[in-house]
Amino acid sequence: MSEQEYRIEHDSMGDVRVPASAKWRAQTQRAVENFPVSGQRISRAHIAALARIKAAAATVNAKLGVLDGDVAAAIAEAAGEVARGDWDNQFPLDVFQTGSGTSSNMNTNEVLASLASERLGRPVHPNDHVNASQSSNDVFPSSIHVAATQGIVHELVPALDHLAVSLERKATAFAGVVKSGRTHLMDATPVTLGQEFGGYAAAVRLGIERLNAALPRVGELPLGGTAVGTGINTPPGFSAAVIAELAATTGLPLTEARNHFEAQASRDGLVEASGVLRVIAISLYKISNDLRWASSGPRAGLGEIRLPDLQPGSSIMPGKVNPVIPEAVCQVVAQVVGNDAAVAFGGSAGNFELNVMLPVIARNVLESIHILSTISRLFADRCIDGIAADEERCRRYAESSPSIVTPLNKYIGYEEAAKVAKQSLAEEKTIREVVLERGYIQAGKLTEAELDAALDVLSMTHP
Ligand SMILES: O=C(O)C[C@H](O)C(=O)O
Repeated sequence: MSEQEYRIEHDSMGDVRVPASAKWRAQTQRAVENFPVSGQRISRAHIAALARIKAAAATVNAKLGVLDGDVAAAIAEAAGEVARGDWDNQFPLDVFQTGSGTSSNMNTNEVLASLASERLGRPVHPNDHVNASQSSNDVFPSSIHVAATQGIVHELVPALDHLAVSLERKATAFAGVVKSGRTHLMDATPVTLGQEFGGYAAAVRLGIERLNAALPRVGELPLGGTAVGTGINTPPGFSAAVIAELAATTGLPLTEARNHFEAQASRDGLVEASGVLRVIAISLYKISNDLRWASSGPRAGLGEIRLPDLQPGSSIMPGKVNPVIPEAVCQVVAQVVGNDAAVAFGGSAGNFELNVMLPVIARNVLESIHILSTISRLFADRCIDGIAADEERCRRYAESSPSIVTPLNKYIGYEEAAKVAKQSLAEEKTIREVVLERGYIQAGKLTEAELDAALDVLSMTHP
């Protein structure tokens, strides 16, 4: 950096050269130089959550006599701008940094101090003012919980609901489309396509139920515990007041930790949430894979359904169209499962009073929430909504499944029914043809009307 391009900033370790135009100061600059690891910055949602915490802390610090009102107001206003995204370019730090997130906490403190100083026309200190009554150890984990709660409530649950509605519409539309069930990938007794889509919708709704069940613990914040959970350097009542302020300003279901030592040292609520995200991902994988198989073909596959044509599939095979959205869903699932493994590993890094893998936990939980949200909407809008059934083929498969012999067990017994099934396959005849040929009606085992009723594939789906 030339002399015109930098200014000298100072921290407790000495002087640091900082880019002249940067709002950040010495500690952020040290971290920029110490952690050029991945090029991935902490996410927009996470920066916003940090800023909202700083705004709430400033407001409560003023109420409790820790900060002058004008200083607190300047910090809170600056934090509002950061939360809106006006200063994202002032958050240059890599995800892979100090395990407590101290570097990003200080980045937030320094940027807000600079912005608040400019507003006030007098110095605002990053530690003494912006970080007053706080430590990275309560602020940074709280910011992950706030961002995760925000993402679950405002992004993921609505997106999953959107997907469930889309699947439910198809469940209704396909209620009368009878097809062969498959177990072990082999022909089984009939189901309707509507029953299958109803099952998919229910899996997505159960995912929402699981998220809502985990939310109270995701929304439990260690804020106010400061360095080790005791709340050292806070005025009385700070924790409850700052969390109430944050809940009011964000409109999110945030509560004070029931036990500040648990909440300070463990990130179990986030490990739990990540596990739920993995369950949701696995549900989406099952649905996507079923759709890929059911739409396989168009000539040499199952071809029971058609997915909307979105783009040419092949650079070499003209006219080929591929199930690109389900493939994208499956890759999101792979990422979420991988993220969950990283979160679980990170969650195990709680040593005594602090977990020291917080930024990587944040990165993975927040990414999983985001990519599950976006893919759920794309899945609904660009795939599920446009699915059409090949009713004729579905019925043909259902009627040709040897397993439709199953309702005849009660008339001719399992062993005779197995012979019918095997003969029908070996001689490429229908079950009905074989039953007639083997003389069960003449032997008085069942009437022709009973045979017709027993072999009605649609009624087999609603026994
Ligand atoms: O940054 C802080 O507030 C505390 C730090 O994480 C530490 O415990 O050393």
